[in-house]
Amino acid sequence: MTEAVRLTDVSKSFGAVRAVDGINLTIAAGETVALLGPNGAGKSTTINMMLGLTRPGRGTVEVFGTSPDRAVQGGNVGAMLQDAGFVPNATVRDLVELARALYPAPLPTPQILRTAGLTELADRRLDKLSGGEAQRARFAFALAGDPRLLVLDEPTAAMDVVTRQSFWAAMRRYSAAGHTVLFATHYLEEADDYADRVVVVAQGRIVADGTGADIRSLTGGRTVTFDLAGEGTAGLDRLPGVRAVEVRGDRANLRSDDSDATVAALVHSGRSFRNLEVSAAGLQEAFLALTAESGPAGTTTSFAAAGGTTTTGA
Ligand SMILES: Nc1ncnc2c1ncn2[C@@H]1O[C@H](COP(=O)(O)OP(=O)(O)OP(=O)(O)O)[C@@H](O)[C@H]1O
Repeated sequence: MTEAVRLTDVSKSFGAVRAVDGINLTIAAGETVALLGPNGAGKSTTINMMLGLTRPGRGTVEVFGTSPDRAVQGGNVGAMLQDAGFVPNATVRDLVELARALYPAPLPTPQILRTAGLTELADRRLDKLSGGEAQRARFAFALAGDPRLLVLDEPTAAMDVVTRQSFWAAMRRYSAAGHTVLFATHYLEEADDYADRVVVVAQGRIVADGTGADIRSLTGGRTVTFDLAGEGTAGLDRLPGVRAVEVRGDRANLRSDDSDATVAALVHSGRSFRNLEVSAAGLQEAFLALTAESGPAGTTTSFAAAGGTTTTGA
């Protein structure tokens, strides 16, 4: 197995803030991995260390078996960072040509434009692009050198739903060619839909590592929701199977390990309720549960089927 990235016991602090706290992570060549976590989890800091933009305070970072600086200089890594600026007055094609000139073995311009979904926009000035189109132009810049590893830090921030879909279609075209892609996101659905593997980060640590389905299964259950119909919430947390109760307005939301037993007991309780629904717990619920209950230092949930190996240090 060729390794694209290996982080060994990596930590990074900014003053008193421990941005990254003992991360071990291996990404195999060809994987598409999502780094999923809330604001301030340490995703950008981790990415910046992989790109050689930030040095780890402790531990080692290797990219294709060498230092991040060497991997980047060798044209093996392309990056799309948050809020990268543009040259004024240049067109999309100018940007692509500029990027190609930086790399030893760039892709042909038409292929870059096609992969990023920019063929029709090649002669458009960069300052006339919509937010989503501008992100695709940044993507084109990142992939111009045909990097073996593409790193995308929250690539779809500020994109609407349609733009997001066309962006991910472009990313898929790139990863389908056997490239390694690592992207950071807050969007749980994106991680689930577009990554082979989801690495959940909270407070600088990896708290889970697996497929989107693995992460969802961690909640072990379903969500039972219903209108309280004017009744209180007393006793709901004692219904069989219930692990958590949340109330929004008049609607109760029960997270249950055994929704059949929960619903049967609810019916038998004699209390009023309306509009009962039972649904599979989504990644959103799994994510909240994982980050809220990230447990003692060093606890990581990992799955046998996950591509790499992951543990967190103490
Ligand atoms: N250069 C810096 N100086 C001081 N603190 C920093 C610096 N960079 C990051 N931090 C802090 O480190 C922590 C992790 O930040 P980081 O940007 O890595 O998180 P993130 O998961 O990428 O968040 P977001 O999703 O908001 O981009 C935060 O508490 C942040 O404030």
